[in-house]
Amino acid sequence: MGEAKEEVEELAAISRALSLNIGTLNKDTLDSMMLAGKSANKQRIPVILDPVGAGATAFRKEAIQRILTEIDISVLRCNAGELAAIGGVEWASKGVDAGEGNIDLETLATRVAKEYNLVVAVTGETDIVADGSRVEKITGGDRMMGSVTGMGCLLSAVTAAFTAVSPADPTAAAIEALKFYGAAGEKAAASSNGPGSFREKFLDMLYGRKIEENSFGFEKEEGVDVLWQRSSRY
Ligand SMILES: Nc1ncnc2c1ncn2[C@@H]1O[C@H](COP(=O)(O)OP(=O)(O)O)[C@@H](O)[C@H]1O
Ligand SMILES: Cc1ncsc1CCOP(=O)(O)O
Repeated sequence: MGEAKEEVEELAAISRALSLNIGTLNKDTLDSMMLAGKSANKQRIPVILDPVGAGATAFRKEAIQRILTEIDISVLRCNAGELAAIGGVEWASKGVDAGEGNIDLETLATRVAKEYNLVVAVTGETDIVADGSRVEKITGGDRMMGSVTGMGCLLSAVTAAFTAVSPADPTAAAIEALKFYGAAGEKAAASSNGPGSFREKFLDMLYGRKIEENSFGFEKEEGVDVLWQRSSRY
């Protein structure tokens, strides 16, 4: 939520996870992200990176390289086009959209995970989580999720909340976040008529949905409201 360089270090220090998102990148916000990321690393708070439009411009490519090199990232949450840009492979993508290409995403995700020592959560019709030694595929969700701008950014924030309550196991956190998010998308799509009503129903679903999987240390009755309470220190 913060981008002023005067406060981001403090904000990061009172949080339990930091989500860096380069959607509206400029030189000042990049400097602020570097400060926030380093503060989070110092406090051992997990950092989630959403490299929005990573391959779209030289500025974004350089920014992502700088962030990945200087900040310890726990989870890189991206789409296929962004992963291809980070991995330096050919991909036909324009702006923030995933685009199209012909690469083995599991192999690429594993390579990027190893190279930067982080968990890759690459999303699309099928999501892939790779941490360098293990790869998990997550299906589900609904194609409507690809029709609403900001769904990836919101997912990165939700992934940060899951990682906040499981900082020692970001792989499990990313997997559970994706399952949770996809299930919410399916439910919302079942009762919506298009992207407009889907968006509204999806937010309600995120708020009210119970976390059904119990592999993550939650009680069955706990919902996302509890997750948020646990993920904010104050
Ligand atoms: N065709 C699809 N079918 C099912 N789920 C999808 C589809 N497209 C995107 N999603 C879901 O939407 C969410 C956002 O992913 P994505 O659209 O890849 O992000 P981004 O906005 O960064 O491109 C993820 O949970 C993903 O699983
Ligand atoms: C329009 C916009 N503003 C900030 S990021 C962004 C686009 C990326 O959003 P997403 O990839 O989540 O659809």
